[in-house]
Amino acid sequence: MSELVIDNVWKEYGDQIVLENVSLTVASRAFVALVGPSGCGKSTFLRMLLGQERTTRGTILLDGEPLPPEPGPDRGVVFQRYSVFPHLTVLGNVLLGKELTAAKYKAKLFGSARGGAIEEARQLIAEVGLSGAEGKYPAQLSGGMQQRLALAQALIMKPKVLLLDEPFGALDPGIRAEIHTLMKRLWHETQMTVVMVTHDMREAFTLATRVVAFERPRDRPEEKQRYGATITKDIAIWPPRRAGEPSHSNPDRDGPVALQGLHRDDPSSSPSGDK
Ligand SMILES: Nc1ncnc2c1ncn2[C@@H]1O[C@H](COP(=O)(O)OP(=O)(O)OP(=O)(O)O)[C@@H](O)[C@H]1O
Repeated sequence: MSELVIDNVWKEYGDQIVLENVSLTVASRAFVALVGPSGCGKSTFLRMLLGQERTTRGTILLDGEPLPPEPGPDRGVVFQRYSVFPHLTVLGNVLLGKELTAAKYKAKLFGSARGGAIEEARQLIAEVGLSGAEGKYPAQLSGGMQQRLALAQALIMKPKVLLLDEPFGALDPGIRAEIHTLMKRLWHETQMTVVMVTHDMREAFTLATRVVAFERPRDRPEEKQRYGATITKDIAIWPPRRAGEPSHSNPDRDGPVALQGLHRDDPSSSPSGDK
């Protein structure tokens, strides 16, 4: 399970109220797109889900427990840029999370544990379409390949929640459509809940089960410091999309999604609703 409950969350920086009274329940395995004008606090909200920022007021629960105050393996993240480490190869980037958690002080795995992790990393690299590039460095990859790598890097830790901050915003439209298809397949095949910030409404409606808009209800210059943004729209996509049930008869805009059998943590679990 991976349900998020955000209850009456506020975020202030000094005198500036960025977010006020944000409440949202995100069901396990939902895919929520966050949209809204520039500067309204979408990334700040995502950083609070990640544990990089604290709420000023209110609570965030993951599966009924308060979110750990720091980023952890239960939450993966992909940013528009700089998610991957330039001095590590593709394989090194995907292995890193495993190495850091398994061997905190040396950041290295040995023997069969290393062999197993390498095998898992190679499989994931293949899943995101980067087979053959294991020994390359990020600078030798295109933008689309780097974002595929960033997804693999986040997914190897099997996060409960995947947080995406405009991950495809810098890609050309053709590459973006390809990576949308990949993203949908990964969402269908894993157990994770996804929360994605995007400026692109088409992307939001192509990928998400639900589109949530943040806005400042009052936006006069003299009010900017005193009132924050909050959720003003919450749209469930129709017909409903459900994790694990790609639609073949009515494929989503970027193309049909074929399941390829990525790691399923909990084969016994049945797909849940979207909201
Ligand atoms: N660490 C910080 N200290 C002070 N103010 C901050 C900090 N981080 C963000 N802010 C302010 O919070 C507000 C919201 O910023 P945020 O980046 O979350 O908005 P956004 O909706 O993601 O914008 P964009 O769509 O342009 O990326 C902005 O006014 C920003 O200046």
